[in-house]
Amino acid sequence: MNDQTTSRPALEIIDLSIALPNGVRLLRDVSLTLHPGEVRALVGESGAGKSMIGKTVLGILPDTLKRSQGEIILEGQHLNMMTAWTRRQTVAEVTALIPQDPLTALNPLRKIGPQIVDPLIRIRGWDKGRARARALELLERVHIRDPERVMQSYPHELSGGMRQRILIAAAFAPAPRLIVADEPTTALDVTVQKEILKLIRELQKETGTAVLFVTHDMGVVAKISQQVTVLFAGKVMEDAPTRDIFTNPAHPYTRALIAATPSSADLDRPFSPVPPELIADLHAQVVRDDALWQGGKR
Ligand SMILES: Nc1ncnc2c1ncn2[C@@H]1O[C@H](COP(=O)(O)OP(=O)(O)OP(=O)(O)O)[C@@H](O)[C@H]1O
Repeated sequence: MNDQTTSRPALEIIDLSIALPNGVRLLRDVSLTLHPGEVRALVGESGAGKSMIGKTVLGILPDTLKRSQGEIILEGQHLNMMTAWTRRQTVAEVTALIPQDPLTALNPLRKIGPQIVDPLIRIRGWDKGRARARALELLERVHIRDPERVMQSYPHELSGGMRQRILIAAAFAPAPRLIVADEPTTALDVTVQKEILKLIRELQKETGTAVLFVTHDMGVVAKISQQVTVLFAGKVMEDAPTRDIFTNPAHPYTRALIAATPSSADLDRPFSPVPPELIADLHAQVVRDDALWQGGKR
């Protein structure tokens, strides 16, 4: 029997809607399930709500955006039934983030070492020696040469690719069970992107960590994920295994996204932007959905 179907999900999101104070929804009844050991890609164009889903799970949404409706369940624990303190503890215990921009994610005024070691002491309660040894182990694992020296460096002394490796090491160091990777390769040049993707995939496989992988790139989806949630305007268009998404996409928007992705394997295949008529149709649908949603709330 397949473990993934029998194990408790690492994450369940059920009918999540996030609205602005004026009632406009940014997420629209989003549901998804992520099992241990699985990578689920969240894919869609800019503004589709991919990062917002990750931020909601991590509890780092800005105060202006309240969670209007829905459930977030982390390893069977209902986050919205917890006090703010317990929720923060639970999220810190279970999850980690690999952010998009390694420069802004690292504190420029602090050396690398403490930026990896301190959270291990704080979150895992390890002593300094154990936390330091774990940081060095992970830095070596992400192919950082001379990790002792790098621990003594400041972020600006390192390349973008090195900084992203360091953030991958920092994310995996406390052995989280769920990682949110928010476009972790977007800020990097193409060759570095490939290396970073490979590294995340290797570490994820070795550790069996569940990963929610935010990307706008169908090429990245194909390389990294087993499951895909396709989003448009905060609404799920399609949720399917990655191989089905590419061999037999069910939704016209998924087909359009695939058609809009240049193929490195087939340079002669023409690619075309998502047709404006389709975008207009989908927008009209979400506006209708929102009217019903508002009606239902009253
Ligand atoms: N703090 C905020 N206040 C109001 N609207 C916001 C806020 N943050 C994001 N939004 C809006 O929510 C929607 C979803 O944003 P989100 O950042 O999740 O999109 P995304 O799919 O991750 O896009 P991108 O690939 O550009 O990062 C967008 O329309 C965005 O403008």
